[in-house]
Amino acid sequence: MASFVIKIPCSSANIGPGFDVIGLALSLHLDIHVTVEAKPSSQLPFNCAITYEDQSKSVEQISLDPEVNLITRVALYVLRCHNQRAFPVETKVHIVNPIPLGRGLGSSGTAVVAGVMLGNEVGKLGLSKERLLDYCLMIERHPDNVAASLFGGFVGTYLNELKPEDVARKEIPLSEVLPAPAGGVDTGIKPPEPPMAIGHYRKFNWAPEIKAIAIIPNFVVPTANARNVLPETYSRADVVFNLQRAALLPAALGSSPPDPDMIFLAMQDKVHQPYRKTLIPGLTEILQFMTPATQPGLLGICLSGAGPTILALATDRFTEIADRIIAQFASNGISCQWKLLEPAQDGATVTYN
Ligand SMILES: Nc1ncnc2c1ncn2[C@@H]1O[C@H](COP(=O)(O)OP(=O)(O)OP(=O)(O)O)[C@@H](O)[C@H]1O
Ligand SMILES: N[C@@H](CCO)C(=O)O
Repeated sequence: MASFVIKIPCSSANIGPGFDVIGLALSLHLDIHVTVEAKPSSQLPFNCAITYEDQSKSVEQISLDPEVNLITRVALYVLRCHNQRAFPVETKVHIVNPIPLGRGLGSSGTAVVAGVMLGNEVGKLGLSKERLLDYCLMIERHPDNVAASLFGGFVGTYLNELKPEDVARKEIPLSEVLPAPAGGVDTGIKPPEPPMAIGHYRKFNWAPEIKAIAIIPNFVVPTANARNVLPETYSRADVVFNLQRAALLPAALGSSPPDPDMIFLAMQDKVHQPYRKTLIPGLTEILQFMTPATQPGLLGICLSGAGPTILALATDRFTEIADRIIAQFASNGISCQWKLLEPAQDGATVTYN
């Protein structure tokens, strides 16, 4: 019997101006406990039994059907690209999830990374993390969350300019990469494999004094909705505004001791936050009144990923900072939980028992 644990950190994407580019892995981990029993046969659908422990206080019910559950569905995609139609007989997957769903802490990216790691491990495929990133990008098509969760730390990411035939492969609809459940029946169709080296990343330094406060409102903003409110085109002035700040951000957050004024400036954004304010009551006020001048200890503040979580970077006075932001949400009738987190430098790991 093989038994191992896959551990994947959640992530905060964008960090202000780095829309779809910059990601930060954080110290809140999804754990997948896997056992493979090497039985002669199995009655389980796709040879897999899932159990799920919700530590995230989310209301959404996570499916325990291996063909529907995002983690096992992604694992089946990776396995089928390698001519393995199902899990090895007999695979038990116990998911322990403390990451709130649909709140801007990269829960879906973390689940996708868990799926590719799971497929790679049970299928004994020996794929590198660089190749696993290609598989992730066939499913979640912006690299900031998945690269941070896979590789860990504070990362800048980019997508390759692909050859025309590879562009066509990458733009295959998600429904062909992860076909709709066939009711436990194996359709036998081999899914499209990702082009090679679609996405890349580079790790930046992170000043050890800087901690991340995540203020997590008790409502969901699905990423798809938060992307739908963004414009198709931007003014030159807004693009230049973001480029100027994104160019400063890695140096600002990597320098010790941290310079609050530089960090606050480097975390300003005109590409996604102004449009997402419509989905997040109180965001405008929070981004306006929380500054290093009005709040000692604060370095910078932004929407975490697509929201609604607020990410406040700070060196101290964590409770005070969280309380002020929670009070603003409360004035809009929204309750919150908050967590003090740190960068998770290791990324996704597998440990055999
Ligand atoms: N552990 C998990 N197991 C199965 N499905 C999951 C898991 N985590 C997330 N999901 C799926 O991902 C969806 C949330 O994805 P979504 O992209 O909307 O938000 P997010 O990833 O939490 O936030 P963001 O992308 O802004 O950081 C959930 O509604 C659920 O369907
Ligand atoms: N960069 C992505 C992250 C959310 O998944 C966005 O802001 O839409």
